Amino acid sequence: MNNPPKRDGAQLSTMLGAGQLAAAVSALVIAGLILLVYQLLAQQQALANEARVQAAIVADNISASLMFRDREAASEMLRSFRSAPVLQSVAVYDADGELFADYSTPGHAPAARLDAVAAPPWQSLRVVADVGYRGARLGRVVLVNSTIGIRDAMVRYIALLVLASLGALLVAQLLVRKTRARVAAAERELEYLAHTDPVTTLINRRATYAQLERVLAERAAAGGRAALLLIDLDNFKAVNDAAGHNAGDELLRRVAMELRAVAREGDVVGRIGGDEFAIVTPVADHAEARALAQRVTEALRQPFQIEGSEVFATASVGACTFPDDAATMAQLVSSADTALYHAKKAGRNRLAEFAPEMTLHIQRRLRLERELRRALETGGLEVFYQPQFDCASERMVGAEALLRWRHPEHGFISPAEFIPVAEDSGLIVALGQWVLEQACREAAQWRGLCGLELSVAVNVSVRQLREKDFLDVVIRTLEATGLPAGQLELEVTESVLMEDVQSAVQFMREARAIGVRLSIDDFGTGYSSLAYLQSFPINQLKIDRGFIESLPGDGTTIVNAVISLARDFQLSVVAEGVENREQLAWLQRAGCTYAQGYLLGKPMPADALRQTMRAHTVAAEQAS
Ligand SMILES: Nc1nc2c(ncn2[C@@H]2O[C@H](COP(=O)(O)O[C@H]3[C@@H](O)[C@H](n4cnc5c(=O)[nH]c(N)nc54)O[C@@H]3COP(=O)(O)O)[C@@H](O)[C@H]2O)c(=O)[nH]1
Repeated sequence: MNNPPKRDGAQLSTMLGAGQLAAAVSALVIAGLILLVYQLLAQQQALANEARVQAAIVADNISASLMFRDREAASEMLRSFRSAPVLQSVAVYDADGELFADYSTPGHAPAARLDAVAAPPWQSLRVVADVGYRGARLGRVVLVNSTIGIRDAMVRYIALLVLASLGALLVAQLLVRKTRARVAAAERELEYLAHTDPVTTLINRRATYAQLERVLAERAAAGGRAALLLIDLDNFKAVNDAAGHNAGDELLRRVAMELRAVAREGDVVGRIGGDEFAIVTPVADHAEARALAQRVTEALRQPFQIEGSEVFATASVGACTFPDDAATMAQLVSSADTALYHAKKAGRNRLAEFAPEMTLHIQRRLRLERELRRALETGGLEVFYQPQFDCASERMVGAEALLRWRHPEHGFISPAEFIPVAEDSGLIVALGQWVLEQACREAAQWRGLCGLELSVAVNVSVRQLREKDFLDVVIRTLEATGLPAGQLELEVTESVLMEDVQSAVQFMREARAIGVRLSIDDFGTGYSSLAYLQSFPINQLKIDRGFIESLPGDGTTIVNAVISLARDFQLSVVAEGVENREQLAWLQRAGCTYAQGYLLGKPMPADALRQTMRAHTVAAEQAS
């Protein structure tokens, strides 16, 4: 069933071959007829010319005999034509129209009378010439030539033409057969390519959906069920980016082999997108569909050996069953897609079975996206700022810009809820740009307010990093707002960095080159690979608040390790989520560089932060 469905391509090539043959025969017949007519006319013309010359010779040589009525000499002269090959008869008449002398080749009748009707052209050719002397007509010569030579020549010519045509047709037929074979082979190739994914040799998206339609029709007719599994690789992009396209292709081939091995004989297995696969299979119930989906996730959890390295592809699988989860093919695909989306959102490397509530969830996300877009356009968003402090001196050093959305009906909506929606829809690019501009404009005024060069930290999403012109956006924003590059800090989460290492590193190098500071957010929660710290041109690590929460208890080992690692790499460290004095005291003792949290200041509107800054400056001045 995985073989692409065959269509009889021979039909087209047969028609093409027959058409070519008919065209060749017609062309030969027409060309033959034209040549024949031309040849006939040419032969007749030549014979007529020859007869006219002969008649003129007779007329010139017979005039004296006619004048002196010397019949003997005239007959003698006419007999000299006995060796003329096509002559039938020649006769000379005097001025009164009386026969004066004649000659006929054996077997032919005497010369025709002067006034005789000419025979049809395929029998003989008759010419009449005047015999004259000094302008007076002495008589006439009638000469009849046989056309049998033309007939013979034409028969030979036709035979030659037929032979040549048959030869040409034979060659044409051979060529047509060869062409037909080539066309049929090309059609088969096209057919194969139209239905097959060239990398994995599985059927492609179009063929998979065609097979899905067929399976659903069969199951509907039989009153049975069918399962559709959509399988999306979790780490394909990372493998492609890190190990190159050949390794990526190899991974796809290995995954395809695994899926073929897991699926049963007759199941449809196709590659429907870059790293998306589908399996369609008849099932008795949900349990059977679930069991197959579990086998798929299990199989893809195993590492693959690719180009000498171990690669973990892992997959998210969305499963649904026909007709229980959807009555039509389009609905079934949409349900499986919804389930897949949930599998991914739930943390990937897992299976999600479709449930009707999932659709409601997606509808809410879509509504949220629409409303968020409107909020951005109509000024419904605001940037809050959470102050950051130097741990040792407890002086304010800057603030983190945090987006806020007060929904007209639902009130405050957490960025933790709407930022992922904005990321999924791509709206994060416009949102992020807006936040960057607001934050830079605001921070550019802080020096005038408190005389300090406070920096502003802005969160950056992976979608922004992937934008080709993101660095230009940053440069333009700094220029437009007048904020020095050294006072802007871009925060990129650890997991985001690992999603697209190449774009991230390239952007970071360029951003560092213009003086912008870079910080890794939520450090310790992502890839947990410390090796890449060397390759990322960063300035700072921000310890996730989950670790700070458990200070001075369980978190101490990890926070100590991060602080000492940062020291080795000459990076500063920000502890986020500092909520009590005990945590701050511990961080101060451990040598943490900066602290941020509810203890020191909650995220607040720009006005409130300015007041805090002023108060802070006054307090610092009084203390010194
Ligand atoms: N790409 C962008 N992401 C953004 C932007 N604005 C916010 N975000 C991200 O949304 C997530 C949630 O943010 P938020 O609800 O604002 O939470 C931040 C702080 O309010 C919270 N915080 C700070 N101190 C404390 C504390 O002491 N206790 C406590 N319970 N929470 C605290 O932590 C969040 C700080 O986030 P971050 O430093 O970025 O990790 C969050 O992931 C934001 O990044 C945006 O404009 N763009």
